[in-house]
Amino acid sequence: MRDLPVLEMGQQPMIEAEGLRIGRNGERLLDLRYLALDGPGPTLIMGPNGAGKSLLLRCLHGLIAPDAGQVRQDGVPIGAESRARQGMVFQTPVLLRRSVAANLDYVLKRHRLTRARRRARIEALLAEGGLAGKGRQSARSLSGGEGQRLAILRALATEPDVLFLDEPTSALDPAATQDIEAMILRAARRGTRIVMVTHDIGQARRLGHDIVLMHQGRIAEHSLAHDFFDDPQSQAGRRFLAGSLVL
Ligand SMILES: Nc1ncnc2c1ncn2[C@@H]1O[C@H](COP(=O)(O)OP(=O)(O)OP(=O)(O)O)[C@@H](O)[C@H]1O
Repeated sequence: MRDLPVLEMGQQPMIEAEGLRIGRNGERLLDLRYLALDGPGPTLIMGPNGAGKSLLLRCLHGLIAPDAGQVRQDGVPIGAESRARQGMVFQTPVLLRRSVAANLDYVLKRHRLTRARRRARIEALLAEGGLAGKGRQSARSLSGGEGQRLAILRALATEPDVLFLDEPTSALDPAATQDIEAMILRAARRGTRIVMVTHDIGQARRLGHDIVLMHQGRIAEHSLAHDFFDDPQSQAGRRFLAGSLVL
């Protein structure tokens, strides 16, 4: 059986989307029967421009309300509570006009950590992201790679259950990309479920446990990464890997 996930009877997928539909002016932008994200991840979402990858990610995180359908986390429809247990990182880091440390402190304060715990956590996070010694620097003065590392640290600061990333390395060079990929894998090993959009097939091979291939607002294929890359089951998958899939 190649379709994912393979669940035991009664087992609850961590994230489940059912019947998601979004349309604009008669055009179908997203039309998804069912998607269950479970297992170790990371899940990599791929597909041509305009396939609906970002829309799907935003729906899963609850940033966009679909016209129809539902997203559940641990069996419960998503809302403010589940969103607090999720993080999201965009292609361009959205940083506050404050110091690097203050960007992290902002989220930790919202989670009501004491001052001493916040300070210790910030130091640990800065070390984790290779930003030790840069806490007092203005976040806006960071390089693109450093800024994205800070955005990821901020999303991970409260150890979310799930981290959504929308093309987090598409504006970065190979060295900066490598640093970000290492951070993502470390977060995955610590137990954060990673769901990430990428256009980079090499990156999907390096990071992906499973691949969701989107085409024209639909899921064309959801397979284990090694199955997808070795022997895609869908025509869209074969055309995507051959570089000939367009919207
Ligand atoms: N707010 C919106 N209003 C109307 N149409 C939208 C909106 N957001 C996205 N779309 C349309 O939905 C479709 C899917 O967009 P989406 O950004 O999800 O694609 P994508 O697969 O992430 O593409 P890319 O790889 O280019 O980022 C596109 O045709 C886009 O123009």
